[in-house]
Amino acid sequence: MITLNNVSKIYRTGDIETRALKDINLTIDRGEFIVILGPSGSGKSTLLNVISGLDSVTSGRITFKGHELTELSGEELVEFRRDHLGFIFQQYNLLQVLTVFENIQLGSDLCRRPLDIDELLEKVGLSNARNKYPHQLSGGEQQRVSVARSLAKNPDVIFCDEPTGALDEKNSKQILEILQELNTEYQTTVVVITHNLGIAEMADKVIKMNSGEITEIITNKTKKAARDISWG
Ligand SMILES: Nc1ncnc2c1ncn2[C@@H]1O[C@H](COP(=O)(O)OP(=O)(O)OP(=O)(O)O)[C@@H](O)[C@H]1O
Repeated sequence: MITLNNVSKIYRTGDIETRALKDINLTIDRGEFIVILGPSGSGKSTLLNVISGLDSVTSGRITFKGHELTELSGEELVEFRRDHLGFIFQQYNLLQVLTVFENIQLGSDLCRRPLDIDELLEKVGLSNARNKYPHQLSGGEQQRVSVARSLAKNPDVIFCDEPTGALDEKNSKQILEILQELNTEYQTTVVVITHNLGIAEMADKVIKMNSGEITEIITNKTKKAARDISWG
């Protein structure tokens, strides 16, 4: 579904050049649960940004369902992201003046095939918090709202950058369980960036990065349920 051919990304700041991605080749299939591991600065976020069209490549090609992303205009990329991709970050990025329901609704606005918001609220266990505001929720609950918001548009791929970075084990596993369910139920492709080795036990494929390169791709023979992964 997503293919990267010889993708490189160089950042230039003044005289300094940083080769954030070096000649990356990678295929991500529909319905895969992918975990990207690597030390700080190894290029994980850059990889996510170029795959999702948030940032341009310096050289190489990226195709999504046969369409060449690297040829799209800025406007086409915005449309592409809106129609196909969901994002979850460590920060919940909720709008404080909107209720839980309204925050999730924001995710489905303008999209072609939105999911039912009350159904999503039930899925993330927040039906009772429908009319609350973000400041009335715990961190874990806020992250579940942001997961529901990114799912509302029924994306083909959901990109998660340290989605549980700010949460304790119990809340993290709740979030991971939702992602896992979504992956099996709807065949949504899930790509998770993390420092947490335990999360790799849930993956179909683990991609290890170092210094802008993919150093290893491991295919897990068996996957663990979110609640059974090791932690800490
Ligand atoms: N906008 C930018 N301008 C210049 N250099 C950048 C920019 N974004 C990232 N870099 C550099 O590219 C390299 C890869 O960064 P990246 O954020 O992709 O790493 P990462 O693996 O996601 O790190 P972390 O785990 O700390 O988030 C780093 O050396 C970083 O300093």
